[in-house]
Amino acid sequence: MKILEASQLADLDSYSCKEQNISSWELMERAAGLAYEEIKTRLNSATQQIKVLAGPGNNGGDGLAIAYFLAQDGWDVDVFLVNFTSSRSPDNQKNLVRLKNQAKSNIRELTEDSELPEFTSEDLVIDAIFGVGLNRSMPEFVQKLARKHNGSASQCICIDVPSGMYLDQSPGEDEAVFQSDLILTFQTPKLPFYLPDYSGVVGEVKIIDIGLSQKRLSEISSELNLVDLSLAKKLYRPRPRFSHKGTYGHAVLIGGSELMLGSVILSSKSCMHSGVGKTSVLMPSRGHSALIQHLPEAMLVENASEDFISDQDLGFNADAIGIGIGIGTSEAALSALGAWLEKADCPLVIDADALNLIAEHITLKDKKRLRTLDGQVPKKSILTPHPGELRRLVGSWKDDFEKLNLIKDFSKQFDVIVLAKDAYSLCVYQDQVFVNSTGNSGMATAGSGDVLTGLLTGLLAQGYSSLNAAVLGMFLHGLAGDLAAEEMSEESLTASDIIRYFGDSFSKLKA
Ligand SMILES: NC(=O)C1=CN([C@@H]2O[C@H](COP(=O)(O)OP(=O)(O)OC[C@H]3O[C@@H](n4cnc5c(N)ncnc54)[C@H](O)[C@@H]3O)[C@@H](O)[C@H]2O)[C@@H](O)CC1
Ligand SMILES: [K+]
Repeated sequence: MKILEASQLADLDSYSCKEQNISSWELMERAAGLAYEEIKTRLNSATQQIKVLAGPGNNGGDGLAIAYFLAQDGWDVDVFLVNFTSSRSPDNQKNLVRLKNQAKSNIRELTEDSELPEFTSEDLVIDAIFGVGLNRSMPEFVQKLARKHNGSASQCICIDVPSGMYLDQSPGEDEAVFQSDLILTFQTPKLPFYLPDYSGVVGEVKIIDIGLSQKRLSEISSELNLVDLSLAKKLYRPRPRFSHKGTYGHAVLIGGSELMLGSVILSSKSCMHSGVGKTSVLMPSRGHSALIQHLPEAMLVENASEDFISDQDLGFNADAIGIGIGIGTSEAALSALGAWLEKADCPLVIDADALNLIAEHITLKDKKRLRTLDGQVPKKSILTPHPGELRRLVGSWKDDFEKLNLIKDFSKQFDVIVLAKDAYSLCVYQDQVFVNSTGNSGMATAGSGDVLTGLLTGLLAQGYSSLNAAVLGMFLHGLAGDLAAEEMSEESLTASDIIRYFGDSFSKLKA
């Protein structure tokens, strides 16, 4: 699903009106009507107090229409006109006149001199002050209103976006944003919903299809996408009936060190469950018997060292290699990693300590092998850093938007795919950004990343392009975690459980 910027949304909006031969007011009426239908299902008792906060723009216009529908259906509505300017958008004005003529709700004006309303636990607040048009700090009294609301126990439904949210920047340290219980957003998801900087204000998100032009939507180029089931289905490649294990590639997992052997076993197991033809494992030899016990389907590559990975020749051509899980940061691991980066002639999935070693040696001019990623890591490899590893790789950022730019620059500089793991993971290749919609906090558990690495390596070996493997793998991994959590709760979820739900995840792609 495309994620659009404010200017693209405005374009889509006006194109749709022309295409459907409707006025902007009629579109607003449709959007507000659909939002009202959703709000109605959430109203819990006749005693609920509804407070609509309406700005003077089109977001406020939505709010005034919703207030009208509520009052029409007999709900008790207080409307607060948040008048930080004396002008009003024409559609807002039209809805205000209709609301006044209806004479069923209490309408009050709020300006910077007004006393601000109280909010109680009985209140349902409908926030329609600013939508996607916010382009500078909200006026001080509106921020005070937001802080007062956020400090109360009232419920809040935000229309389109929480007022105070920017589509293209994080809020300043002192800037207030309305905290939402529910966001009813129109037509397309908005990027900040998925970024940690806004995590404190984003509640449940419901995307309302308001019937904007699909033709125009498909024409608008967007480098930002939310990865949902329909996008994942497009990436998925069904297996041909006439095929054999050679059809699905040979994956190799390279990982483990003296005290970290379980991680590579987990990763190999995940790889084996990804649909791959064969999985070979290069790991410290002290772990060999454990691997065969846990995963008899895997094949072992001889390894000279008991405790560390080596650069032992495979004796066959690998279709994809996953490297880094549990290797530690010893000299032995560093030297083996350097050798693998140099000799691998297939794309790699690079994770965990391999990322730390790379980050450390990007700048160390005296080390020859890992001096720079450029020309060392095979192009189109997938790097899967968690936030700490990411910081070591790309440097510090002041907010999520700067982080995204740093990742894009890094991806362009080294021609690699960066899968930045987070609550909503971001998969970035050059200027293309894929935001994951699956996953839950139960997956913040040891081994979850190892499972992802195994899955990505398996998909790569099957011939998915690096970007498609990364995007599809990210989605499937989160989906498996969601399905597992549904059955067993987020709390008790372990990384092994995620693998057990791969089957159900793949089935969703085929449904
Ligand atoms: N895009 C769509 O498809 C639709 C959009 N609609 C609504 O229209 C909204 C966008 O409306 P608008 O473009 O009128 O924008 P807003 O209603 O978000 O803001 C109103 C205006 O305030 C001004 N402004 C921005 N920041 C300010 C600040 N800090 N202090 C003072 N003034 C400031 C801007 O000129 C802005 O246009 C959407 O969020 C949505 O709620 C819906 O009515 C119908 C369909
Ligand atoms: K709003």
